[in-house]
Amino acid sequence: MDSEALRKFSALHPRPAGLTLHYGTAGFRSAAQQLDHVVFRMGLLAALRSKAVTATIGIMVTASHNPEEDNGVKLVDPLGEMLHPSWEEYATQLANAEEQELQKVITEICQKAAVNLHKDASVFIGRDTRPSSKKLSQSVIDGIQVLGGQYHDYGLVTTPQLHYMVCCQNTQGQYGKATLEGYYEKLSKAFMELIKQSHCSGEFQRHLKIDCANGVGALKLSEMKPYFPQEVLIHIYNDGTKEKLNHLCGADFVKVHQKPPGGLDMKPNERCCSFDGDADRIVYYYKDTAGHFHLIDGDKIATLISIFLKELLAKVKQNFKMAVVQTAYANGNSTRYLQETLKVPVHCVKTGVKHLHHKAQEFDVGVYFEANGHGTVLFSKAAETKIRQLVTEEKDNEKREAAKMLENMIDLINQTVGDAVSDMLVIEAILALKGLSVQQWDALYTDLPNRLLKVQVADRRVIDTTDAERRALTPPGLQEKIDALVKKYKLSRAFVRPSGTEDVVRIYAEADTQENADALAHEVSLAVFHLAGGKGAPPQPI
Ligand SMILES: CC(=O)N[C@H]1[C@@H](OP(=O)(O)O)O[C@H](CO)[C@@H](O)[C@@H]1O
Ligand SMILES: [Mg+2]
Repeated sequence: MDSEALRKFSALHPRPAGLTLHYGTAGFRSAAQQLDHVVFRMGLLAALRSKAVTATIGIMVTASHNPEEDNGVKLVDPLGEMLHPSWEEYATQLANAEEQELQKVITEICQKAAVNLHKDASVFIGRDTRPSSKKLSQSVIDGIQVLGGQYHDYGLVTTPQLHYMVCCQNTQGQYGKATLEGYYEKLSKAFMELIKQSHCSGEFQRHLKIDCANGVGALKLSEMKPYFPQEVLIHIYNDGTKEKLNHLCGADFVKVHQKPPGGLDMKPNERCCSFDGDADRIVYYYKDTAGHFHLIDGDKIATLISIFLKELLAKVKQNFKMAVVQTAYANGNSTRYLQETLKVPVHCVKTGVKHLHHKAQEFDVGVYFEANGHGTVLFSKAAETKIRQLVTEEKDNEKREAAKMLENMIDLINQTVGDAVSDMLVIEAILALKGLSVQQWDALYTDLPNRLLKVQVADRRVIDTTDAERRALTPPGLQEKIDALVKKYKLSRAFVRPSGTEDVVRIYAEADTQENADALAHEVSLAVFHLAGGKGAPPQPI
């Protein structure tokens, strides 16, 4: 380690006194001006991780759906997965180390994680469109170079595109070509092959309005447009030329407020969708002829994909094990529909993509989605190999055609992480193949009315949870209080958990009517405020 270079460069990226940050659900998130030292040090950590696993590591500068003034950084592991949990602690230690202790902390990490500093390091970098992202990614480069690492800066890319690049690189191109063209070509080819099998294709044009949250998704979708077939007409809104990132638009806004984004004019029954700021989430929606807004969230996306895959899996007759993975935020009626009507096993895990991804890896076909629209499908290596073999060798027409559709699904879906662009194409293909309208899709089941709230407390870590975050262990008395409140309503459920990305406690409630869901959520938020050290004024009724 070049101690002199480390000293010199860390002085250029000083840590504000007294600032402590944690590597949370989605890496570090904070006000952009607090992050320069963090991203520099994450450049160091990415180089260390690369040396430790002898593979290319990704590093993405983004704060996703959070306000434009915020920013964040997260690391991507060799196959495009989230950073291994054992390294999150190193990330936190490195980010919070005093400047003069930096070298010591690095040495400690090297010892604990058996890192050989003499090895090469290779890091891929990406960033979103936030004004602060460019400078922060320069600081990432400083960190990588101090430890003698090589880097490739992809500049503006969606988060899932960076995950894809890392996976391509580390599989020596087996997953695809590690370029933007490679990504566009792979997805568009699979998409066109899929809709070729649709009877409707060519007969009508498919219109889709997309709210890009004024983020990087707009740029990348525009780049991809020439690769789309003529039948697919995508119309991009909130492309970042006029308004602020994520402001009154984007997938998170639409999901949380359960209303359409600004900047997109919706005619009755038009199919629309929203990406979030870094294009790793998507939700669909439409307005009916009476003017009512209908949200089609991650749960309903998972349901549509599961129906489609289950039918194909039945046709190929391979006894593949399929399951859906959700979190506690999944709408109760989605879980019921999947288990009782579709008869697919459902598993509930803790919030955060890494937990869903990890669980989904246990199955031949693991569909995972967060209610907020982040999700994908994972195919086991064995299932993928078998499917590709059936495509070339199977004599039975129906079986071979089904295998071919599955093969195209494997290529269309970004298996490294949830990807708004890829998910959108998967959904459009399924709707075309099944001849489903957005209303028919929506009508699969009716969401239970629900409400998501947040409360500020002095220290959100006083809330400890269990049972995939569905029950609170501490502070004492809180869970008993929630249980009593839930009993007052029909079809009700509520839980609270500390957010991993914001300094808040989140409250979720659902019940038979919107009024009851709102009332329950409010009562639970008061309980949190009083029992978990609420800050400021008590929460007001909705
Ligand atoms: C209720 C909710 O939507 N929580 C989100 C949010 O996490 P929190 O830990 O709840 O802040 O951001 C995560 C990262 O994007 C995402 O994985 C998760 O689903
Ligand atoms: Mg995001």
